[in-house]
Amino acid sequence: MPPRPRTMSRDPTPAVSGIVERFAGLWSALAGAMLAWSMVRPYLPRHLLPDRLAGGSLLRCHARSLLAGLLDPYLTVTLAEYGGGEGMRRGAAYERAAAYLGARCAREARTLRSESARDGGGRRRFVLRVDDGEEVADEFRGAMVWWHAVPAPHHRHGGPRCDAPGEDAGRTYHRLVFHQRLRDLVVDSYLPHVCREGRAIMEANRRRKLFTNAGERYGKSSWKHVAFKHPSTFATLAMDPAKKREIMDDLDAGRRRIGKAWKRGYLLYGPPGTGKSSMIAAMANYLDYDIYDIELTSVSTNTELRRMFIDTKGKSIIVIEDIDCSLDLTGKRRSRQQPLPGPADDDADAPPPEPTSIGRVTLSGLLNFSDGLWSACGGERVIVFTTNHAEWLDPALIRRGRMDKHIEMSYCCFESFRFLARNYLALDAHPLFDDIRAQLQEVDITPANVAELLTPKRAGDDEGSCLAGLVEALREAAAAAAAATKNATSNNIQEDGEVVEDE
Ligand SMILES: Nc1ncnc2c1ncn2[C@@H]1O[C@H](COP(=O)(O)OP(=O)(O)OP(=O)(O)O)[C@@H](O)[C@H]1O
Ligand SMILES: [Mg+2]
Repeated sequence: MPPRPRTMSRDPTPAVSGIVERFAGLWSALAGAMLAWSMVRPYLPRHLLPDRLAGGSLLRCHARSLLAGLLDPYLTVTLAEYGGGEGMRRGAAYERAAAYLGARCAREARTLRSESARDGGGRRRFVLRVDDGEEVADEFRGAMVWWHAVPAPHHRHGGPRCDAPGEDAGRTYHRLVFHQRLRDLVVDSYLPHVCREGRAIMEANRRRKLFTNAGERYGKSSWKHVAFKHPSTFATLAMDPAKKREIMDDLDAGRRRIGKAWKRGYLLYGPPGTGKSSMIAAMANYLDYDIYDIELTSVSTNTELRRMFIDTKGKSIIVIEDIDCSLDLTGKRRSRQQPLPGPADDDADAPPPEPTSIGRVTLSGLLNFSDGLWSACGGERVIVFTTNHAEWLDPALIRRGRMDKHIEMSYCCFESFRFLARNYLALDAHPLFDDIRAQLQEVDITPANVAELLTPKRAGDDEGSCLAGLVEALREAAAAAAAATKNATSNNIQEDGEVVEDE
């Protein structure tokens, strides 16, 4: 490794004396020129001098930078952890440089910090970062540059000086030092290279996150997050294979638009337990995206909703579950705690329940959220609304273009059952399959129920007992449905025995 540049050590004594000797002649010439200039300048007519030169500032400025260049030919670029117009977010350039340095220069650093991350296969591993205060050298196209991790200033009580006045309080920096003759190389090629490589490393080490705005808030960010670990994938999702393929192709089409902002909107609708949330998780796992799960009842204003959106990062799925529970067409909202009618008392023809609490996120706020901002924020995003009652939603909210795809998640058909039997019991055929096929044509049962029944629960449970349990449940459901129909019919018979037509 070549000797470290003098600016890194900030100990200029030997360097200065060498440079002073070497450039003594130049200095005296410069001093002579300045003296001559100061003598001549008062006698020159002012109007002949450009404004700045007349005041001497340009010359002084040049002289100063020439002297500085002679004394210290090294330039410094500072990448701050926070700031740089990114508000409370960690600076992207800082993060990328940190990732790059960790991967490329960590072997040279004497103190490293380890951070836990997961690789593409979900296995935990450690990522090394250059620790605060460390200096490392890097070589790029034969040129040497030096990185210095500058820790946050600490005040005397030990912790970061967050409360200290001034710009630098509580911040850490990466400082890049290089010779001034490398300026073009560093600015035009090296820094973009660091950004590119750092970004790729971050992608590879990324742990996906599930963000939510519900509950208590810490700090200024609208979002809290936990690691996102959901087992659902397209390979575990039981649904019409053609429909599944179509969704995957649609996601692929967006993903192929590398570097361009794109968004897709999906409306997932269907009864509870048909796999809407599982579909969202499968999408996130397929695309390798984060999820932002918006609890709309916790958002007080359209402005807050907008700010939350701006706070999201690219490569993410923004989800509003049960959108019919969160917002009514006039902008009044109902708490999620107040449940919708369950499947048993579910009546598709019934009007949507009256909202009981009035919030300030309006339909138009949501419409702006779902389309107006996409173009401005760039990135790659998918927005998903789920509902048990698509018919209750305002057509404006779900029109094509806003919600590009409307996907119905439906009750379990025989194909879906076979898929689940293969996944849960490793079965492709069984004598009970014919019976189950016949029953599924008569009875509505959700994939969630079927999955539950096909899961062995007690020691001694096997494929046969699980399938028998399913047959039994289907029979009971058929009997319950028949009884409900009979009840409904008898309710429509008036006391005098007349049958009242349904409207
Ligand atoms: N189509 C499906 N394929 C595979 N498993 C499913 C499917 N649908 C439901 N399940 C199983 O049922 C569980 C519940 O499903 P999920 O939460 O996705 O339903 P949902 O449609 O979101 O229901 P809700 O409307 O109540 O939110 C899942 O964890 C999964 O195990
Ligand atoms: Mg759900």
